[in-house]
Amino acid sequence: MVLNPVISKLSGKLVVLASASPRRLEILRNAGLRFEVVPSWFKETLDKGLFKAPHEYAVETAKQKALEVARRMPFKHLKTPDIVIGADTIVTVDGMILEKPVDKHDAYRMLSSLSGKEHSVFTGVAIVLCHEKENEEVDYQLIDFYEETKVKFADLSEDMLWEYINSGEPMDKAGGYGIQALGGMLVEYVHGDFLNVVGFPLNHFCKQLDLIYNHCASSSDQESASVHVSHNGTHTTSITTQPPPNLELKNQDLQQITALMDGFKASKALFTASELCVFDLLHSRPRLDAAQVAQEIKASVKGTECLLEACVSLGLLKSKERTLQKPVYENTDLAMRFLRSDAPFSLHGYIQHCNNTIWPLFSHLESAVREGTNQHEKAFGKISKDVFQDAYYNSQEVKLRFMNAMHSIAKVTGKAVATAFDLSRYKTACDLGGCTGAMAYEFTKAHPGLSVTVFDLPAVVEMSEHFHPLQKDNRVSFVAGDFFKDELPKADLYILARILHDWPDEKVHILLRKIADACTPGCGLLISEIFLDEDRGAPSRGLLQALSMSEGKQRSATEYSLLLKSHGFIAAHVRHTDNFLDAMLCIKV
Ligand SMILES: Cc1cn([C@@H]2O[C@H](COP(=O)(O)OP(=O)(O)OP(=O)(O)O)[C@@H](O)[C@H]2O)c(=O)[nH]c1=O
Repeated sequence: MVLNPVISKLSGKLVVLASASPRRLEILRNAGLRFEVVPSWFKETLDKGLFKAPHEYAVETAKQKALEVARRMPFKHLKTPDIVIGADTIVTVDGMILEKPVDKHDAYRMLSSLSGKEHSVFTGVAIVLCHEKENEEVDYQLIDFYEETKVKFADLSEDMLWEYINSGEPMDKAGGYGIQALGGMLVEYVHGDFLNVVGFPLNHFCKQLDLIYNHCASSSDQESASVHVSHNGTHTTSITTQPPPNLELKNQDLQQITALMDGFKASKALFTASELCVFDLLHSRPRLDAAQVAQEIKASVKGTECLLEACVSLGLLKSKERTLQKPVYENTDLAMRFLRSDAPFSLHGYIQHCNNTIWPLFSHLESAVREGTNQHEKAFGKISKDVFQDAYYNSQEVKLRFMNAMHSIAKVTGKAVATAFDLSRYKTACDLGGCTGAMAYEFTKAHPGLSVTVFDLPAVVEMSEHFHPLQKDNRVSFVAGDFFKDELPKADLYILARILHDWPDEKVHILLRKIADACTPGCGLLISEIFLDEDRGAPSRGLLQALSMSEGKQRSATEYSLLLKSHGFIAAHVRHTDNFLDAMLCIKV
């Protein structure tokens, strides 16, 4: 009898376990699965810094292990498997990822960091389904998942630690322990799947098989939920299996859809209130009623009333009822911090840019999607080959608005980017396309030994003094030039904040080549962008921005690091800041 009917669905198929772990072999054998073992040759050397969360690292490693075997077998073993299973187990504690110790001292370092604490064990699993095509090519479908188990260790004395290390058990095990053997004595509790700690989350695996074989009606159904990725010329399909569609009407789902349908109305209400200076007015004169606000902003009472009420519902304003009188309005804390035009972190400038530039572009989104071109001509009546030169910097008004937008974003995000890394080794920096210098000022504020040159187009630099802070810092200076054409100022750190996404790879290569030529070994290059997740599934902020971009493209941290690598930069660290922009520090080798 087979407890889990899906295991029997695999009989007759060539199932391969791409793992040398004796524990994984045992867990799967004990479950009644019949398979061959072909250990993966994939070296576990992915850059951990490139992953937002530790489980993503484990899943990616599992994928690479399984794919390596799936691709090797037709050539080296002269047979194509039906299914390849790969897994990777890691232990995480205090933000560190622990894999197998390299020697006894490494085991000591790992075990002492686990002593007396709760930690997580993640196993990432990849299932590769191989479909041979008529032309002998193979289609790979990839399903991946992970499981987390929490484990708490007792306090470990030095004697205990060394006795355990000298037993030899830690050496081939993630985190330096084996919960299934002597290491079990170190454990106070386990929350979650025990076998996941041992190396394979059997229960979750069976549920995934069930989804694949019992719920996905046909492989074409699976394909419809798929994301296509191309690896070294072979065709890889990465799919996320989904439970059968739920046709029940759930209010929560309805709310999600409604929020999406109404999203543009909310944006436009915010833009309009901001454009009409409602937040500034209610800051200088709080507690006005709708008629008073209408009079000040020179609008109709009826329209103003609707706008104010909508802003209350969006959490931007508060209304106070007065007995027998009309309600009065005041800013919420959110409006005070971000919507007043004179607030330190004001987004007023960016909101105006959204309203006047991004909004018209998005109203032509359908044509943009159909044609795959920028819609400046339809939206603004003029063709723009270079969006900066032709559109943003052509008229004084548009230029100022664009600079205001960049200024407000840089002020909100600057500190998070400037403090993302230890930059104490650098004395001079050059912020390429640094616009008003707001980001540069954040860098000098955060790093007392650093001077920053802002390099931007002459049209920008001539206006930049309008934006200087009251207390000028003479460590920030400005140089006018075009970073694609002119010589770059010398510096030991170059900053590219919100620049590369605007350009296609060819242009990015031109710019990176110029920076690489200006750099000596050891020089730094700090990139700040929205980094897409490796599967390009999020964040939607980045993906939505791409819809109105002209020639540029949004990239993941790995994509950026590959571009940089081709110019002799290695990605040293990546920080996902939770602010507008993420950051990556690269070093010239
Ligand atoms: C926490 C813990 C881990 N392990 C073993 O640790 C290895 C992890 O390393 P991996 O890189 O995921 O696998 P591998 O052993 O190198 O094999 P491979 O799949 O070929 O990479 C696996 O063995 C697991 O069982 C235990 O046996 N017991 C435990 O309590």
